[in-house]
Amino acid sequence: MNAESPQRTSVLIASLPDALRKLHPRDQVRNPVMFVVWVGSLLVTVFAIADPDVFTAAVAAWLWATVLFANLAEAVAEGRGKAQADSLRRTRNDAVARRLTAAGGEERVPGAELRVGDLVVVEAGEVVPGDGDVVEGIATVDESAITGESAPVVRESGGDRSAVTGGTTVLSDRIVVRVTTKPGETFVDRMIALVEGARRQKTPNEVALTILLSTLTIIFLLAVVALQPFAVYSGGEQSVIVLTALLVCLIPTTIGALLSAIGIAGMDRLVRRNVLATSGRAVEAAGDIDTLLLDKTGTITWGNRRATELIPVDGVDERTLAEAARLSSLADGTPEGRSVVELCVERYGLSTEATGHEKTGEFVPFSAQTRMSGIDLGDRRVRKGAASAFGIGDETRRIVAGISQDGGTPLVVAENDVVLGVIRLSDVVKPGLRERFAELRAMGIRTVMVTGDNPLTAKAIAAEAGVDDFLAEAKPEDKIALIRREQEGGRLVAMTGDGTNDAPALAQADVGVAMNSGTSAAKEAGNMVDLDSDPTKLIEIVEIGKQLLITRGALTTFSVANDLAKYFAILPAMFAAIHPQLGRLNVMQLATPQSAILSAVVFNALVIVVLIPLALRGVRYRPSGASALLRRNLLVYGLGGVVTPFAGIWLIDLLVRLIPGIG
Ligand SMILES: Nc1ncnc2c1ncn2[C@@H]1O[C@H](COP(=O)(O)OP(=O)(O)OP(=O)(O)O)[C@@H](O)[C@H]1O
Ligand SMILES: [K+]
Ligand SMILES: [Mg+2]
Repeated sequence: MNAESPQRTSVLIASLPDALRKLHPRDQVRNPVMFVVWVGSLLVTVFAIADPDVFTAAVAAWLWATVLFANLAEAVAEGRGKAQADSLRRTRNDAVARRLTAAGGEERVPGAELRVGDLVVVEAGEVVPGDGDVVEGIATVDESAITGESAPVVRESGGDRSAVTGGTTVLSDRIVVRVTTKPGETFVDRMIALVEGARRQKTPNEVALTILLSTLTIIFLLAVVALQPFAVYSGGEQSVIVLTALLVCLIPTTIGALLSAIGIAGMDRLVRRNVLATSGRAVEAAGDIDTLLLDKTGTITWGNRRATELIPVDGVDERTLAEAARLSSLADGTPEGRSVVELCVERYGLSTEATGHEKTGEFVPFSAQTRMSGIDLGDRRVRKGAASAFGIGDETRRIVAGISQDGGTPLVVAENDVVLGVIRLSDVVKPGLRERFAELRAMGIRTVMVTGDNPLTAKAIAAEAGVDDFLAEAKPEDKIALIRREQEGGRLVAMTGDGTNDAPALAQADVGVAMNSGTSAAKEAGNMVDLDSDPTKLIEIVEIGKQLLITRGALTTFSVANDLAKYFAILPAMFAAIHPQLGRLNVMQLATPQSAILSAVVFNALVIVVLIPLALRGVRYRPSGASALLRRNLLVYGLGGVVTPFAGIWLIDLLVRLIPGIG
């Protein structure tokens, strides 16, 4: 998804038609500051037509340019997403789906006719016709159309790697997928709407800033209106054109023009890093995160926990243990369950399928609450599960502790409450996490791993991954409770996870990042999806959030400082003719009141264009203390905002004074 940004000027020109379209009052009223400029432009244009002169025409033209430049900023920001949207549209396929019928047959229907709950078959070489969860089978899938990542990924039923996305291609095997979204509301559809900015709503921060800017605008409007009686009294009545121009120069047009572009560009930066955010509010919250909770299996580890060893206890025969382990897993569709059966088949030559009377058994599915699974077969109750779910003796306890300390997950196998042995489930911690978590720590973010696994395993994995803290044996409600506790302490919490059991916590967190490899439930619950399923992506998300907040703050500071400076730059020039003693304040020696006014209007418009690249790129963010950052920005953007108008208006005046009828 990493489209190189093309040449700057060509992008500006390409966005012109959109910028012109946005001159419509319907678009303008959404931005109060720019709407005032729009009304002012109209007003001055009427004067320019009724009583034409060079000055009025020039002011009218540059006021329109101001509005147009603001539109251009937004259009350029939106334009960057358009190319991505187009390439995504190409992945949206009109593939024919192979839908399973109630009668057990198969029918071919257009992908657009699929309904939520439909079961579809997808085989090697075929395109997944819609979003859903794998309910049967395991397959490798090429998701490059969505993620840009060419390495195939595994998608399988029963676990936390079950979600498939419409438009991706199955490379091997056969899966049955239960459709989870309506056509038109799929992941790709939402992505397209997102990158095009179509669904963008103002965030609470943006609304607050807009209110502040509108208030400033009203204050300046009153100030300019109040100027007239004073001017009349001193014998220098000002024209409507001059007052309008003055007003536009004083109100915060710079930030007003760039505000929406800054927000769109922030979203765009996330998309470029393969993160899809469904709410701008979450992006902002990411900039202030204090605590990051991470799920263990599938987030910190790869998530393909596999049975690698069977360890019998109390003199139980290894084969007896294998038979019980297999039996308890025959109907267990989780990846863990299937891997147990596979181990028993490979190492002990047992059979994969249930045979004979085994088929009459009653399956006990795994749940995060009971932490066990198994089968009831006649008077045999065969179970496997977390050690805490069984009464275990010393030998078992020792084995369980040994596996846990290695970072493995022990599953105790028991028949009619007699423990037969332990299964070792092994999983691998994703590489490079330690350094990345250290980076988060440097940013002041505490990382906490939450897992359903036992405390010893949790401790081992937490140490290996380098998280600050961990919570073990956590049920879904414990995860939520932990988040609530943090939030009640006034902290902003981010959560990354992949499982259905993570969904409630992902919804509760201020920033919920679901792994793309996870379940549909997790992806629906969170407000971001990481297409790369990388738990440390949060670092980049936080940086982008911070950068968004800092950019907005910096440009607001610059804009307001700029406006105040303009006040002192123009007023002396305006009144110099009437009050010669004010002429001494006209330090810049602007040619005439008219050239001063026009130069200020031109400067005011050009500043917007000059700052478009900064608004889109964002102010550089380096991890450092908040107060140091604030000081630096006040210095650069506050002081810069005060100084530049003097220099800029002076320079422009040198040119403007050459225009006959103005200088
Ligand atoms: N198929 C299964 N059959 C029996 N027990 C299982 C099965 N899968 C997991 N367990 C046990 O239940 C515990 C809790 O599982 P759960 O899925 O809630 O959490 P988890 O996946 O270990 O942790 P995380 O929340 O980090 O993904 C596991 O640690 C394991 O001991
Ligand atoms: K202004
Ligand atoms: Mg999990």
